[in-house]
Amino acid sequence: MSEDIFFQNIEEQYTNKLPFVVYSRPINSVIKCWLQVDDTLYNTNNFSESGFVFSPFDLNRPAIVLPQSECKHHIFEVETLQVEDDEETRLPANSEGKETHIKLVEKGIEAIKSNKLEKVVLSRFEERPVTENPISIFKRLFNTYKNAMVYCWYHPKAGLWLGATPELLFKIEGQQLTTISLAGTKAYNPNGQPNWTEKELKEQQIVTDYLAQQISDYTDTTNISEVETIRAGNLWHLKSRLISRVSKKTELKSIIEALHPTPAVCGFPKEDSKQFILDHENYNREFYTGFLGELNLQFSKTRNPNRRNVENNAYSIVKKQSNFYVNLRCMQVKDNLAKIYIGGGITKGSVAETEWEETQNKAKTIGRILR
Ligand SMILES: C=C(O[C@@H]1C=C(C(=O)O)C=C[C@H]1O)C(=O)O
Repeated sequence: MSEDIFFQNIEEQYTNKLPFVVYSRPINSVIKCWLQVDDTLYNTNNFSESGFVFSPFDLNRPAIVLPQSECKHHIFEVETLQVEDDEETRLPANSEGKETHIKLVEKGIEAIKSNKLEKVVLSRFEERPVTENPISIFKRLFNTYKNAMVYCWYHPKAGLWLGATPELLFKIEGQQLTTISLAGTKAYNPNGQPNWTEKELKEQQIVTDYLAQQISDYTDTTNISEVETIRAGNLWHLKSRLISRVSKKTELKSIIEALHPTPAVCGFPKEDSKQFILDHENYNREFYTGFLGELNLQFSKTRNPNRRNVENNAYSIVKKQSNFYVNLRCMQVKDNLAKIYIGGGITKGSVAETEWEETQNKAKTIGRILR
């Protein structure tokens, strides 16, 4: 399928107010789209369907699925998409909401100092005008962020979201579970690696330990990689990878509930930090810091070709796979306004002013591709 036809199909879908998602997973040049045939809103409670899931931060609210059986699917491979790309609009740093955010962060630090919490992730949103078609924004996101899951998701009954997230919530292929601990943020500097301080290393370690503990009921021993520095757009983060095998009887929903929301987007302990967010942030995160991705898709795996028993090699085993990304570096577009969502982890050593600056840096990830 040609690039023009691929995107024409999506544009028509959008004009006809029908649900769709177009996305590309990190480090590959494959773009997939799912076009739902009607505008039914399908919710999922137990995550047992096959489809593409879009889940809010608060799992007490319904997650939405574009069911595989109700969608047309197209795939397309390309390095760089054609999109008009005149001068980058460098919007001046926006100080609106600074006072409110600083007060919120100070409240968080206070709660941590009085031992109510160990870490809490606090966020806000910024609004920017958009005049452009969302498909063009998606194209620019794809061209700009190769290390991210970039997507544009639309449902006429739930809204339009776009993002470029660096963070895998988890993926599960057959029984193999992979999850990632990502935390710590510094502004990217082309002249060298960042100097991480105790604060950031500790923050990331909290996330790693917590994830390992959360999955321990469902898995055998977990293999944890060394901490590495990764780049996500104009930022550095600390990352490690956790790999394990889940027991056969484990349901996907149990893994979701064990891992979502992670301390990287909510805090620690989970229930207390989540309550702090719901009580104090003063706005609804909706799908920001929720998760999205392929749900229970079947794939076939050929048996090891080095095996002696050649007859058995004729088999290929059909397994299910899911891969979910945390909805970060994202925005919601409504009535020519983009709502950009940004947050950061607060711990005992946090400084409110620095946390404010961190959210400003994060806003640039999405902000710089808007025209
Ligand atoms: C909450 C966000 O990011 C999360 C918080 C981070 C931090 O506190 O340093 C880093 C990566 C993300 O896990 C966001 O980008 O909005």
